[in-house]
Amino acid sequence: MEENTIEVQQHDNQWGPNVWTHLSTVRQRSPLIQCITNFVSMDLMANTLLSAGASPAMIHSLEEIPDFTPHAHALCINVGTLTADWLPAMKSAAELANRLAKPWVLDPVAAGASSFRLEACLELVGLKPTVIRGNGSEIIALSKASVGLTKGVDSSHESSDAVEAATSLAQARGCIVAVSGAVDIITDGQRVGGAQNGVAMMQKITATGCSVTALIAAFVAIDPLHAFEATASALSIFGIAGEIGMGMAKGPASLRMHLIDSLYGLDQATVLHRVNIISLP
Ligand SMILES: Nc1ncnc2c1ncn2[C@@H]1O[C@H](COP(=O)(O)OP(=O)(O)O)[C@@H](O)[C@H]1O
Ligand SMILES: Cc1ncsc1CCOP(=O)(O)O
Ligand SMILES: [Mg+2]
Repeated sequence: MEENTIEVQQHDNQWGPNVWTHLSTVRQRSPLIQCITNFVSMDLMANTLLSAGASPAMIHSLEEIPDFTPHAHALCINVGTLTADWLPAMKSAAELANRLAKPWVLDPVAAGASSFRLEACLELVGLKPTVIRGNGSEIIALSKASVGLTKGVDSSHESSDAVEAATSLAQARGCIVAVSGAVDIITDGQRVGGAQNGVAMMQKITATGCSVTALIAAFVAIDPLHAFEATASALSIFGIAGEIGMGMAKGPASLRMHLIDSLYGLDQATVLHRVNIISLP
């Protein structure tokens, strides 16, 4: 994989070409993505990355991090099935990624479900993720450092409820924050974008959130200097794959299959036609 960044256009009407450039660059360079993730998501996450053209590796033992993490182009850390013995590996990988200037992305699954989980997420946030992607409740819980504001791994908030929390979290931590939902919100603390692709049925497949976080890691891997654009692009692409997949699906199980097939088969004309990203006030 070439290590250079890619050229992106900053104007709203250039989102289509931007998104396509990100996807085609992932396909060309096939970045290696180290995923330290929960047991529920491993399969869908790895298949999402493969279908997008990236190379997933679910390698999480503390002993392997010094040898393996330096070879990864980005790291994805997800606390979904967290226990105390996973934390040292997560922290060690995040610290090493920082030392080597590699992007890393945090998925704070169910951040507000328990004090243990919230504390762990806050410790990880302190290790300077490039991007944090969660649902509305997770981002509000993290931003307010408050337990109880979530329905387990599912959100009890709309993404639009979390815009202020996302913006202040991004400002406080100097990272990109993305909130998934009917409209995916992306902010660097100044700019706020909305990716309006996707279908509601995606919430009925477990680990779609985890998988789009890993996809963000792949997109940021090939364009670390434009993490805002890379994050919006990944969310839009995953949403478009969901929209096309939904056209063939009968329910969540077949959507899961068609989403992966659609992601694999996306072409330039379809991406340019379907990308729906806007600037929010
Ligand atoms: N109401 C919706 N309409 C369209 N897409 C949605 C909707 N809800 C969630 N999604 C999409 O589903 C994926 C998972 O998001 P979400 O369910 O919010 O994450 P999580 O599983 O972490 O709670 C994202 O790509 C998001 O854009
Ligand atoms: C159900 C569940 N329980 C612990 S992690 C997990 C998967 C959550 O995946 P997502 O956040 O993508 O819905
Ligand atoms: Mg989630």
